[in-house]
Amino acid sequence: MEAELKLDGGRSQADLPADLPLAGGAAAVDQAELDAIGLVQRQLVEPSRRKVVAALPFLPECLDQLVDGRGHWFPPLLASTRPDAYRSGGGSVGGSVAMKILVVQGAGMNMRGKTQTEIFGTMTMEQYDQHIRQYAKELDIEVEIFHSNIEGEVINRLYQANDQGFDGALVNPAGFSRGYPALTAAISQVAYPVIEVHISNPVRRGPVSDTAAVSLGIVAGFGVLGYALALRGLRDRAKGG
Ligand SMILES: O=C1C[C@@](O)(C(=O)O)C[C@@H](O)[C@@H]1O
Repeated sequence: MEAELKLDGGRSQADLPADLPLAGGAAAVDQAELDAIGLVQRQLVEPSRRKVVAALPFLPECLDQLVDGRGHWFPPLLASTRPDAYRSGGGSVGGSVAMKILVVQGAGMNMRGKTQTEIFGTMTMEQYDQHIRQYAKELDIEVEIFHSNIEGEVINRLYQANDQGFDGALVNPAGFSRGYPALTAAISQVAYPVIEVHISNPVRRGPVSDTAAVSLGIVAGFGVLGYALALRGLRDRAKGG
């Protein structure tokens, strides 16, 4: 076999070169040589089949994390909804600087999980924030989470983030959704993109959000996952995706 395999002493697994034939293709494989180092005959890899993934012990660990016990495939973002699937990683990748995103929890978010649980569920703001930090870690995004029930404090934080060069913001305006023109103006004036996030879908209850009208986009009705979707959207948009 032409490819040079370097064995990782710790786990005795091969550090495979990028061009090793792992799936598909017609390249010849010396099975005896593969067997000698614990590899199996290459075969087509279909990600939804755990059997096949399990037969490829040299695949990166992260791939294994994306498939659950019943063989269901979890894309990385959705895997984050399962606490046991959180990656411990985070930080910058390949020396690139992580995006900096401000997350604003508006007026009354401190009451979530304590009242109106029939609409919003039992998750508290602190629990939302834990999820948001975890989502950000998975997406290699630096987040700062800010909560205030005072409009002026939120406005100041948004303008400050502008001057600090933040790359975007997620704003759950909550009680600030309507009737706060100075906050609405601030959102319309900052240089970074703002995505409005709601746990529930407020439109179902009738009210319309002033702040949504000046935001780049809205994510509503997906529960806490909405923050992950919005973070992912900002990240991919910044990458030109
Ligand atoms: O507090 C909230 C939470 C909310 O913003 C949401 O996330 O669904 C919806 C608002 O109408 C409400 O005031």
